[in-house]
Amino acid sequence: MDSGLPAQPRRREMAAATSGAGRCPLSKVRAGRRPPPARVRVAVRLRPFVDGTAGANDAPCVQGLDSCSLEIANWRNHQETLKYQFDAFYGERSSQQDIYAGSVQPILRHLLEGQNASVLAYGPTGAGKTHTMLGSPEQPGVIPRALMDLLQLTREEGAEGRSWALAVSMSYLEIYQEKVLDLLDPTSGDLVIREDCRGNILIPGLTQKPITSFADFERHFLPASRNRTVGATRLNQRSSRSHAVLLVKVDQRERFAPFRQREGKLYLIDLAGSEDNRRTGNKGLRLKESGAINTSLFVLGKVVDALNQGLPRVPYRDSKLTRLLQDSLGGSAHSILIANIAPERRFYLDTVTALNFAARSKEVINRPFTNESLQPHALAPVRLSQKELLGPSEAKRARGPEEEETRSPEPLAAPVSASQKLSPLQKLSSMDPVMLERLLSLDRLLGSQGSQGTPLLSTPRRERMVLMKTVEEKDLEIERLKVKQKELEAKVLAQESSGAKDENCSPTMLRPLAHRTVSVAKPLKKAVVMPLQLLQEQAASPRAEVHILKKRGRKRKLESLDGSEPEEKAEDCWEPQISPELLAHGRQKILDLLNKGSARDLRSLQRIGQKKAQLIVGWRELHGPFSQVRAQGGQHWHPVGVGEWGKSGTRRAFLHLSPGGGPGTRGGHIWETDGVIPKGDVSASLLSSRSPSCPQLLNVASFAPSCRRTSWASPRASAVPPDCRLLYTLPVCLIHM
Ligand SMILES: Nc1ncnc2c1ncn2[C@@H]1O[C@H](COP(=O)(O)OP(=O)(O)OP(=O)(O)O)[C@@H](O)[C@H]1O
Repeated sequence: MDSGLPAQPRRREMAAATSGAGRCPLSKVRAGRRPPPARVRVAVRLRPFVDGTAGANDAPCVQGLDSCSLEIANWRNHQETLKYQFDAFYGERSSQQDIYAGSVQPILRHLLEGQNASVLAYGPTGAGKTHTMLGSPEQPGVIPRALMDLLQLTREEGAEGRSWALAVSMSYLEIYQEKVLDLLDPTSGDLVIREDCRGNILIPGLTQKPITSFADFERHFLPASRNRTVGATRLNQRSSRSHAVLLVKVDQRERFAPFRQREGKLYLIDLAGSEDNRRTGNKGLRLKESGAINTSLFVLGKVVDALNQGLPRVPYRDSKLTRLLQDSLGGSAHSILIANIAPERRFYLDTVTALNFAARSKEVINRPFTNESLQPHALAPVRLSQKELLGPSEAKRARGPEEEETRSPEPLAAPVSASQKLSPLQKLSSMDPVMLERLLSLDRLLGSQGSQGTPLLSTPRRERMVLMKTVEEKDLEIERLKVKQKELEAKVLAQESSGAKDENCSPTMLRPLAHRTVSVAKPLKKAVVMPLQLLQEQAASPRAEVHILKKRGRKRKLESLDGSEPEEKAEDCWEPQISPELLAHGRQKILDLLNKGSARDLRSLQRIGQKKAQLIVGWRELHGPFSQVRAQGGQHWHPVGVGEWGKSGTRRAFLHLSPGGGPGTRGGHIWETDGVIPKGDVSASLLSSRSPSCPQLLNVASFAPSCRRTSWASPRASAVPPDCRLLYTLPVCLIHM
């Protein structure tokens, strides 16, 4: 690892490299609608054999197939290879420029749209992460190239006469042993990570240095890099012992009304490498560092899994690294993960692990949005510049906000007497700032959606007058209504307090009002819930009862399958109160559909997609018609899958049960047969315990005692043995009512 940046004379060479043919049209920044969700993009870079590494004469254990895919030997079966496909694959001969231009440069333009972007280098120790991110003076990496381009871009976009003024600043930190340390100010100690109300991750107290040129950047970055913790291990002489995060902020301020501001953040992250301490030979401090690194990378894996599985809780807070990356993974950033791998056979297991992580990461979806607001002082100039609003000269609008600030507020801030009749435009200028901000936001929204309509605040004066008159009229009407409502309420209260029961006291007017007041004040105690099928059914039968859910109590008993004492759970629960006839009728209709409907018809049922519909049809052909549909809900246990795992001689059958939900529900129990079963006998072994009354449903109670139970609170895919094979899903358990 070389922590140095390209020396000054090299800069020109690099600038030439970065502005080469592969360069994206970064200067074309389009402000537009809210961008669509963006998948985390994943590139894999294979480093060449490096001098002095053992096994440099071996054949590599990984090889590229094309520009997006690669294969690696399968350690379980030497006749086979494992193939992976990514957004890009960079082989041993690829240059720093290839990686930068192919994967990093394209996302930089989002910064000028007020969006966030992040680049993460991931991989085992010694695989080339620091080389990719930082590089060497001869081969500058992603960081110097991105900074050079970004600074150039902001200079162009923020030039005099353009509508936005741009400023770039940088912060640099490391996460070392779960401590967030400011590399620009090593004395600052452990910093806290916080989240603002918009979900942005912030580190209060982190040094932020403005940079206007690459020389500026080097001036701050080079000494800070020397503060980063590195150490020698058996696998890397200069191994990063911390995760290093360079944060580059691009602030944009609009020079003209409505004086918007945008902030785009770029995270350039060189993660510490995962380490197998049997091979690194780490001891003492190195071992402790390694523990912290591996733990945070493990949490990173959990975060990616949780995002992929759509779990309600993503464990971002389980490590500082993931907390900081909350923006980048499943958050608001355009992200690119560069997984670095090594060709040597001794890295084989690390390489497979890194490739698997990379493959999982490419499923993560981010939701970038434009981080835009009004400049804090923007309301003042708009409020004050009555002349600008009233006067014919639109040219005055071209003045920058700084200029506006320096103008004397005296004539504009003059108090307006209450009796003075305000014109609509005067009203606009003296309007409540909150209201004005809403108008401006609306204006922006219309503009950003490419609305054909006339924007509110950049309309000609005459139209603005009409608009403001309408607003004024509406305001007056609202005021009138408020006064009327208050009068009526006062009358009702007066009547109640006097206890008057005089029939002559205009009861026709007061009673309904009193009734309405009570119903609004008290919260509703009933929720009307109609399952899809029943809803359709109700429409067909006008005499049907209303189906409601009634609160049953604070405690309920959970059904227990293993015969143990039912446990009580203190929580609100709701009891369905549905007409039995209608329920039976609904079930019969579903049953008919199950037995006679085509796969397409079946898809009209709740939670049945194409795959499940085909499963039901297949099941029907194999086992005959369904005889019963059971209601599902509450805390009943439902079979989700039947399968087998283990190799010949140790093969066991299992049944996966889930509480309340159907397939797709995670959690629940795996029931595994005690005895070893011969290959292929899983169906017989499990289905022999089918309920006689309902052959399509497993009789769990009779099956369970012969099984061993394992359960977990929140199982992950990896909790299931790797050679486990899910044979099929029980379709009946999919029916929800
Ligand atoms: N693409 C490459 N071309 C030439 N040399 C490389 C390449 N990638 C890495 N190297 C060299 O391999 C060695 C290890 O690389 P580097 O320090 O970047 O690994 P790392 O993944 O950052 O390791 P750690 O996680 O331990 O910090 C360095 O000497 C580096 O110069």
